[in-house]
Amino acid sequence: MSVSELRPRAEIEPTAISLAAGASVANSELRKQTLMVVDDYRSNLQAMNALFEFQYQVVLFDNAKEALAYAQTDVVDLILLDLDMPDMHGYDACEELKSSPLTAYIPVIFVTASDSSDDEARGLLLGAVDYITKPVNLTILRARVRNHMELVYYRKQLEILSSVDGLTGVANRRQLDTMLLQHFASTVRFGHCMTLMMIDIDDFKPYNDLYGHMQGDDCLKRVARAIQSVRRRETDFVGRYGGEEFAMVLPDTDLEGGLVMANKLLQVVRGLNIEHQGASATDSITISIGLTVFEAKSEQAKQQTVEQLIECADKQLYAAKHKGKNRVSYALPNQLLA
Ligand SMILES: Nc1nc2c(ncn2[C@@H]2O[C@H](COP(=O)(O)OP(=O)(O)OP(=O)(O)O)[C@@H](O)[C@H]2O)c(=O)[nH]1
Repeated sequence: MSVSELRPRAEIEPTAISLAAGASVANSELRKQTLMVVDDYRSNLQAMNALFEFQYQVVLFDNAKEALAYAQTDVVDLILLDLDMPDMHGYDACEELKSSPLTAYIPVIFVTASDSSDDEARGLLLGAVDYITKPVNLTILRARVRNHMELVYYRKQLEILSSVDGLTGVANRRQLDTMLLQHFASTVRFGHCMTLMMIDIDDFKPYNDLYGHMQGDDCLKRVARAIQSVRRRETDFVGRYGGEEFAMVLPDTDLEGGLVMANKLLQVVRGLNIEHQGASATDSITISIGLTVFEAKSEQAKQQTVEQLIECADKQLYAAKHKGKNRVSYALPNQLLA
């Protein structure tokens, strides 16, 4: 029996997050936090569901294997895990959770009939955040779940804050570097291609000089939003490379597709019609783009590095500036390396 037999997920309306009575949390997440309960006794699952269903999205499993599979594929914020289950011991389930990068960070609370301190020590050493013995004091259980859910919430907020550029709202340089490396590695692994664009606002120094830094900041925000709006796929990625320079990573995108996107970017930024009397190319804000495509089609191509890719896009950005700005210039990295 899995959760769907007890309480189909579809019945649960997503609402603003509510950690617990009294906890005040901004409506920045549009879903309830998800609590997974794993226990082979149906009556225990029903009791837990009744206790938590108003605060959390509760998913119930009467066996560890199904629960582990679910945790790999969907968002789970906290797990209440029984120790003695017929298909798998709770310790083994916890170990499996901790060994997968997708589930290692999910806090686990053991809820068990065993009050042995050795068992408790073992559970905590395996990485569980808490150990609660049955019969359960419901007030204590609810309080502990609330406390851990709060920690989960704040950890996630920190993750978001540490990966977003404060001014423009797009990914910051750190996150951009991470995503670029990840996409590069998966492009190499699967022998695909990817497009990288370095995007720079034209004549931004004179813009700041003419209109002031505050308006300069506002311009950066609007351009960042416009660049984001061109993203087509979930995997397309925009980050602030530094100053008035952005980068866009388009996985599984060849030169033809990359150029379509680049021209859209030029158009959409031009379409903002941000007046710029000091611009050299037009009388409004424009961007220049250096574009390169990495094709991991041969063993030789796979020897290339992210740094070479960035260098190639950067050189093309300079070329676009040199040719008069408000345009895209492109080259494949091996054309430069040859
Ligand atoms: N307002 C604002 N300006 C910034 C920010 N980061 C960088 N800049 C400014 O962006 C300007 C970049 O100037 P340059 O690198 O000389 O480039 P440019 O004037 O755009 O010239 P081209 O790139 O050749 O078109 C500098 O004046 C920076 O101070 C920021 O966060 N806010």
